[in-house]
Amino acid sequence: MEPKIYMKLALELARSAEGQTSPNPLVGAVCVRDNEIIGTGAHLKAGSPHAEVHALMMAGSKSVGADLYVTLEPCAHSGKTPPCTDIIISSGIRRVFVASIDPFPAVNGKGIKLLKAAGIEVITGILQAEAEQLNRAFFHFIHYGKPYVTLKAAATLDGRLSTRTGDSKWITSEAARTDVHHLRHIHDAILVGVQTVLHDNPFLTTRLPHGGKNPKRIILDRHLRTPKTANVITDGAVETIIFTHDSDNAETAFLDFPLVTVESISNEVNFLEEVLGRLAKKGIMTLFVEGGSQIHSSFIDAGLANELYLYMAPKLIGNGKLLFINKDRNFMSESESLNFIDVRQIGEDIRLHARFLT
Ligand SMILES: Nc1c(/N=C/[C@@H](O)[C@H](O)[C@H](O)COP(=O)(O)O)[nH]c(=O)[nH]c1=O
Repeated sequence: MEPKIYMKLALELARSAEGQTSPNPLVGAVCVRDNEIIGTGAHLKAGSPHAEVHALMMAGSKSVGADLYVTLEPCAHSGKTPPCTDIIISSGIRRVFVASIDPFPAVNGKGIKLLKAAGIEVITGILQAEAEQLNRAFFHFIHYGKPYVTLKAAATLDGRLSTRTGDSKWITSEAARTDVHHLRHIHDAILVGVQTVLHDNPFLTTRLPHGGKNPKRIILDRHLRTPKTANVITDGAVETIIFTHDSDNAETAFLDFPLVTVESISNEVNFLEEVLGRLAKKGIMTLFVEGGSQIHSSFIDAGLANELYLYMAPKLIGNGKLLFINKDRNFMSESESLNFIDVRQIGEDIRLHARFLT
């Protein structure tokens, strides 16, 4: 069969571990000999064996003279696991098909060079666009040293987040909200502004029928107004980090809550840039920004938003709180235009998924 078929399977295997591998990329591998699939594998968790190792272990001695399809260039460095290039070479693989090149400095073409030097034929670029789309967050994280930021908002058809009285529970239906919880599950961290904490007292946890990972909770709270009684403080479900300008009280404000840390950021620096830099240093590769509208606007304004999920309910509220309010200026520059990635109906609502052209 043609290489694309096997690479498509490798991409599906890679995608199956979404939300588990951070800060590593999603990688899938398929070993094929005489058109028979003799091994498959996916990288499941940072520090665990890479996809190629799983596939070659399954293939065993049949790997001699076989082909290996891998969605990302095999690693050439000893990270938490030995270099995949060594394992591939010693397994007697004849040809390696690669979808995307790894931008990670220690790899970036080195893996391919080593395989070729060992006499292995390497064919690159098979389903490259799909592979790069799958690991867009990883490539962004490596390239810019910042988390990949996805905004999520829910509104009525007339762009209202809530009614005049501020009631927003619930604008979208149960099916849409469950879809949101899947997005929480695959993100490393979730961020809201203190206004959302004060108004909705959210848990920001992942509550799916079959469980799911809780993203770390990030609260932007310049004047440290988060109440000690807030769910994100008291529920002990997952770590909560509060970023504030209030350096006087940062150290002591939540001493009684071991899962809560407060980090102060001086007024002078660009608050959001600094928050993203610190989150990257904590290994947070993907950030899910649930709002509210001022927070969304500040990310868009700063050109720091990479994607947007907008859930729209078939309702009209009339006067009420608007989406993306940006009192300072209009979003007119190029950086605020987007490309739709996917538009679909979910229950009674629609979900618009778009990428910012920053
Ligand atoms: N009002 C709505 C939302 N509202 C989103 C935020 O305002 C809520 O505070 C947050 O989702 C609550 O988080 P929780 O406590 O973990 O459930 N989000 C949605 O998708 N649809 C809505 O209709």
